[in-house]
Amino acid sequence: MISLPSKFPTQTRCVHSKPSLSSSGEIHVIVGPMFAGKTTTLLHRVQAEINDGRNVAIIKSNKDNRYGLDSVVTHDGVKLPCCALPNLSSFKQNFSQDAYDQLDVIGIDEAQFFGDLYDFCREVADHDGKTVIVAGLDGDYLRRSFGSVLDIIPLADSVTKLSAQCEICGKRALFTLRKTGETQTELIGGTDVYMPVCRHHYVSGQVAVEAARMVLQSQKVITRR
Ligand SMILES: Nc1ncnc2c1ncn2[C@@H]1O[C@H](COP(=O)(O)OP(=O)(O)O)[C@@H](O)[C@H]1O
Ligand SMILES: Cc1cn([C@H]2C[C@H](O)[C@@H](COP(=O)(O)O)O2)c(=O)[nH]c1=O
Repeated sequence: MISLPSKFPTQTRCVHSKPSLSSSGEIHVIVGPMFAGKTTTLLHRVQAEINDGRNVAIIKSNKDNRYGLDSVVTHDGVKLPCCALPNLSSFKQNFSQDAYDQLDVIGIDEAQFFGDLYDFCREVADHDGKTVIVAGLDGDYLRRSFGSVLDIIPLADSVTKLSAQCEICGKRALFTLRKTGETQTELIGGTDVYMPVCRHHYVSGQVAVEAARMVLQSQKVITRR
């Protein structure tokens, strides 16, 4: 059994040989709106790696504390242990060189919250020979590129774009509608704040949310007078 720090839950089923510079890494990217099954897909792929006897660590951003910090949890409640980090550059520091060398696969969830995603993925795949499986939002609630997720596509072996079901009409949903008037890019939440929508209902939903926001804002101005 490999001895890894308990702080970092890893699936250590067997000992692997030390990767050499010639061992080639891989990067697989899973994107889509909220509720599309990104975390579910990440956990399936990670579980398959574990079943193949590979040594896996899962990372998520410590910004997303919806289900606690010690597990990656899907919207259906399926979970696997993980480590929650403020940034990816702090990942290696928690391993001895030997323990790090034994790692085969690194799963990253909520990748949109990691500013150093590009450098980390390049380093661990190109130089350290690891397989990296990355899941995250490609777009924010305004459908703008979110964090560095799209930046790693040129580095990737595969890119999977998932869709959810539009909560209004049931069609394919590619976008995430924020139901509240808050305008900051990063806003942690689930069904209380967000819903997956198709193109048509994204456009009509945005108009409705924006109109509601304007009304609320004008009421605030009136009460302040
Ligand atoms: N509008 C919704 N509200 C709550 N759960 C949903 C909704 N739409 C889908 N789900 C559930 O969420 C699951 C996907 O969860 P998850 O893998 O965590 O998605 P993601 O990581 O893409 O947000 C689906 O299999 C479905 O059962
Ligand atoms: C669209 C959007 C989402 N977020 C946050 C909301 C959640 O905490 C995560 C996404 O989680 P999931 O696993 O993909 O369901 O991101 C945000 O901060 N800003 C946004 O615009």
